[in-house]
Amino acid sequence: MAAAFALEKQVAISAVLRACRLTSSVFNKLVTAETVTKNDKSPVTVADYAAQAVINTLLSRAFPQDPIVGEEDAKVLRAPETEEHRGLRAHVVALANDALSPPPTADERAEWGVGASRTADELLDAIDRGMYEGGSTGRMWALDPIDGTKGFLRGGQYAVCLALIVDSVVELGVMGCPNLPVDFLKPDGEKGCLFVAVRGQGAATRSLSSPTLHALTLPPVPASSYQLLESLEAAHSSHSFSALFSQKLGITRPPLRMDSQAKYCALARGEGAIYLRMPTGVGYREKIWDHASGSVLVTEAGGVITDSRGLPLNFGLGRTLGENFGIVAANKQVHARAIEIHLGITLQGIEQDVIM
Ligand SMILES: Nc1ncnc2c1ncn2[C@@H]1O[C@H](COP(=O)(O)O)[C@@H](OP(=O)(O)O)[C@H]1O
Ligand SMILES: [Mg+2]
Ligand SMILES: [Mg+2]
Ligand SMILES: [Mg+2]
Repeated sequence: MAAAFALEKQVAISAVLRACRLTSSVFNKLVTAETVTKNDKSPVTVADYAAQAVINTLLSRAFPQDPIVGEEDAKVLRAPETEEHRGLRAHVVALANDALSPPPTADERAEWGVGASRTADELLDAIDRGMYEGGSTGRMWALDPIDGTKGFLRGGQYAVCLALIVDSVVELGVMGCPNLPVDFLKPDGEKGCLFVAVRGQGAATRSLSSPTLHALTLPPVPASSYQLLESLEAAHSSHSFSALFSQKLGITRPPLRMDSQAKYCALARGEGAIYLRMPTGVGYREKIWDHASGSVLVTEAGGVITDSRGLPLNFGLGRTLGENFGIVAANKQVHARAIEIHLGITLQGIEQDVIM
């Protein structure tokens, strides 16, 4: 009997690999007109839109009943073209078709919509399949076509992130990190990694260039090598809180800052030992697509992930993690200590002062 979610895993890997090829091909050619600033002032590029179109095309073909919670929507692409973004829609369509049209590999099937081009309308509709509001019951996919768009724009880390959530539980996570070194001890060596985790079946990784997945288990990290993994963007995670937290945990090494869920991937490989993400102000709600695939990867690699108060992340409350406050991911021992430290800082009443 096939393992649970075997087909979902196969489709998700295919979709993420095709999207990774697309994003890598775009990077060197990106021009200003191809980056849009969203209402919340965050950037989105032709590559984010095209990657969402590709992945949603495969998901909609392979699993037509499944709703998708995707970060992007096609509103800007449907609006009349402005001088500022001339050619945006056409470029998204061309990129998506470049990624979809190569014939199916031995691991793919033509029914998933690979090996053929789509019309512009079909691709914009595919992007808008991601507008599902989420919820606590049934199946749904969570997609971040480029997590760490700022990292992508600066040539740093970013990740193509796809997860399957069933009844609020993340069952499958697939992440592609085209700029992550295959061997973290060789930062200038080969880059590009894939990470796959199925709940109850373990975590695995491979380079983007090789077909063989290798099991991944969070290795023990000696306390003297602890390093805090955190966002490069100070607006996304409080660097001052992390500094205080590191001091209380006795960490002397500087934080390892990188964009995107590549932090979860690094953690699962034994880099850092703790990923801490503390809100920088009141009001921001973490998005489910920013943590779904990373959370199952860390858990399946043998780690623990909760919010900063030790509560489980709740993926069943809609497009956001609702009342969850901050994120702490680490191996079991460090995690328990990290929650204690967070509580200590909170009880001293200095949490809000430091977070700002
Ligand atoms: N004020 C804020 N606090 C926390 N996360 C934020 C934020 N504003 C944006 N983000 C999220 O941070 C993600 C990047 O995380 P990181 O800092 O770890 O690279 C962004 O994903 P996208 O790049 O997909 O938009 C975005 O969803
Ligand atoms: Mg974004
Ligand atoms: Mg994101
Ligand atoms: Mg994104």
